[in-house]
Amino acid sequence: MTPDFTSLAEFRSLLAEAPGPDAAAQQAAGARNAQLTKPAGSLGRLEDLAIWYAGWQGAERPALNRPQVLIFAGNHGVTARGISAFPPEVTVQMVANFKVGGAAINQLAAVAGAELTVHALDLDRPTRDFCEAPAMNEDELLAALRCGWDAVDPQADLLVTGEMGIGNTTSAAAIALALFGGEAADWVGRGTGLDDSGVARKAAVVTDAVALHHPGTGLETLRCLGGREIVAMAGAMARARVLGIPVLLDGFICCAAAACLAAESPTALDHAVAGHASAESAHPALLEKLGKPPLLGLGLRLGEGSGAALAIPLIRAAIACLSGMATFAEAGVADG
Ligand SMILES: O=C(O)c1ccc[n+]([C@@H]2O[C@H](COP(=O)([O-])O)[C@@H](O)[C@H]2O)c1
Ligand SMILES: Cc1cc2nc[nH]c2cc1C
Repeated sequence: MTPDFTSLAEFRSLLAEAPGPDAAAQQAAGARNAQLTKPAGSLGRLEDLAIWYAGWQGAERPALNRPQVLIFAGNHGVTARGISAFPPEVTVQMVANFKVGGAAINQLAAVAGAELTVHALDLDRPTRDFCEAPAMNEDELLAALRCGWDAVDPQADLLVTGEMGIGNTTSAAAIALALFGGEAADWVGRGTGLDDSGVARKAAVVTDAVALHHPGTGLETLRCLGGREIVAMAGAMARARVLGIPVLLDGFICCAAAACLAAESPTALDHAVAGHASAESAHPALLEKLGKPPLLGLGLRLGEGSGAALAIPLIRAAIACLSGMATFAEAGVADG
């Protein structure tokens, strides 16, 4: 079991003191990879992925048996400002859909052989409109961090955190602007499908929000500008970091949550790889800031953990090659 936290200070120190990957296992996996029956480097990024995974699992020949997908849902007071193409009721309606297996992520998690659970956070109590006040108080921030933290299965061997929250691309854009600067327009996109005038309104909202708050830390950024589902994703990714469970990052909102952890500790995302680049216009720039090149680029802009879930089979394939291929010596193949 990982130790619990009851304060933001404890959360911060757990994150800062989280152990890194097993260097010996990573080195052994690298050495094994160099002897496998293929020209050196010919499996491209699959080789790096398998070696990265071997380090976190602590095994020269790792296995992926128990991927977990977590979906967090939250509602946002800022939706009153007309920043989404869909009404906020869709959040609770989609939670019902997730629970009966009718959403895209239900199909994608099943294809990937992943366990999926859905966690709705106080949907009848949206966060405050962050153009007027911080989205959450400290107790609310802690509660949402705990929800994410507690949702992680300590036996999982790969984690995807997904989200559902009408209005949350506005929150994610405000987080990105607060953390990385630039103009609101650099971070604002169409979300669920805003037209040009909607995007301009959304940019003005993001500008106002960031002018009101001066967060200074990753956790304070989450409190002022986040949503509960974004905070819960951060809590789950932090728990995975402490437990040494590798993470696949999803789209723009997931990466905004991850960016807040990176702002707290420079090693907070060492266990994370970007599953995909979303079609939300600022996602590639956010991935660049995180230093995380995406595995897939399929034009998805759904959220729900969908792009990351699609990358689970890629990780499986990388691991299968490292752990299952014969070496030149074993196969009696002449090396170069
Ligand atoms: O993951 C992404 O990059 C992504 C991009 C655009 C939209 N979404 C999803 O759409 C919702 C947010 O869009 P919006 O327009 O209501 O801010 C939320 O439920 C997200 O899961 C997700
Ligand atoms: C229908 C719908 C499904 C979603 N899944 C994630 N975000 C979403 C937004 C909408 C509008």
